[in-house]
Amino acid sequence: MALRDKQVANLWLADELWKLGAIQFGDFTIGNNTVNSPVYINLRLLISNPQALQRAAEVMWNEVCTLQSMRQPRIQAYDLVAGVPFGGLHLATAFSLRSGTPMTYLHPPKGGPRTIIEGNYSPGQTVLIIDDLITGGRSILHTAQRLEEDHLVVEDALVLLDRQHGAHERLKQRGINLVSILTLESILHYLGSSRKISEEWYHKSLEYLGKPRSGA
Ligand SMILES: O=P(O)(O)OC[C@H]1O[C@H](OP(=O)(O)OP(=O)(O)O)[C@H](O)[C@@H]1O
Ligand SMILES: O=C(O)c1cc(=O)[nH]c(=O)[nH]1
Repeated sequence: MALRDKQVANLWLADELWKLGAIQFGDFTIGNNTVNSPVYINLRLLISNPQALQRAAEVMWNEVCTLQSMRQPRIQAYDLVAGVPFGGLHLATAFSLRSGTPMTYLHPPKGGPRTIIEGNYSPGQTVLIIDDLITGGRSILHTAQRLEEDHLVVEDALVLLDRQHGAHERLKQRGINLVSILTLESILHYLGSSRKISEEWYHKSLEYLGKPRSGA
């Protein structure tokens, strides 16, 4: 399936997030990357709809299987998944249950100087990092660095949503391939064309993304 078709096939998720109240419009500044963003997406709200969370994990699992089965696999074999706290934990857990892959996650230092890697692992194992969304890529890069310090290998990262803030390229420069299920642009097109948001918010958000106006 072509990338655009995949994004369209996954728009049920945008609809679900809309129903959950997870997509908000206003003026949001979160950290260094999301500055005066007209749109904010709270994917943590997926825990309020277990069926949607399960379906999201199924879509992620199917995507991974499809990319692995290609003649030139676009995602490497992995031994473990690592959820990025907190937003990535429920997705990584759901993915772990669906795929039968053991899970790890980074736990902040408990009195000691170092972040702890929770879960069993052995040096040389490959880890697929899972997060709910990616903006600038700092969280995933930090996770990869800590895993690599303990001689784990990170080839790929999987997120539900790419906010299209240059993280794809940033991860690539570090040798990590980013796979996303939805882009912010595809969500905006869906909300605009189904008249769920006003033209004003639609255009403002696309402008913020630096994308040409189209669709709605
Ligand atoms: O690509 P980045 O620029 O790192 O941004 C994305 C990260 O930001 C959010 O987490 P946040 O740090 O808000 O913490 P939370 O998951 O605990 O809410 C999100 O869950 C990602 O982990
Ligand atoms: O950039 C972020 O940190 C961020 C953006 C967003 O839309 N939602 C979120 O939870 N975090």
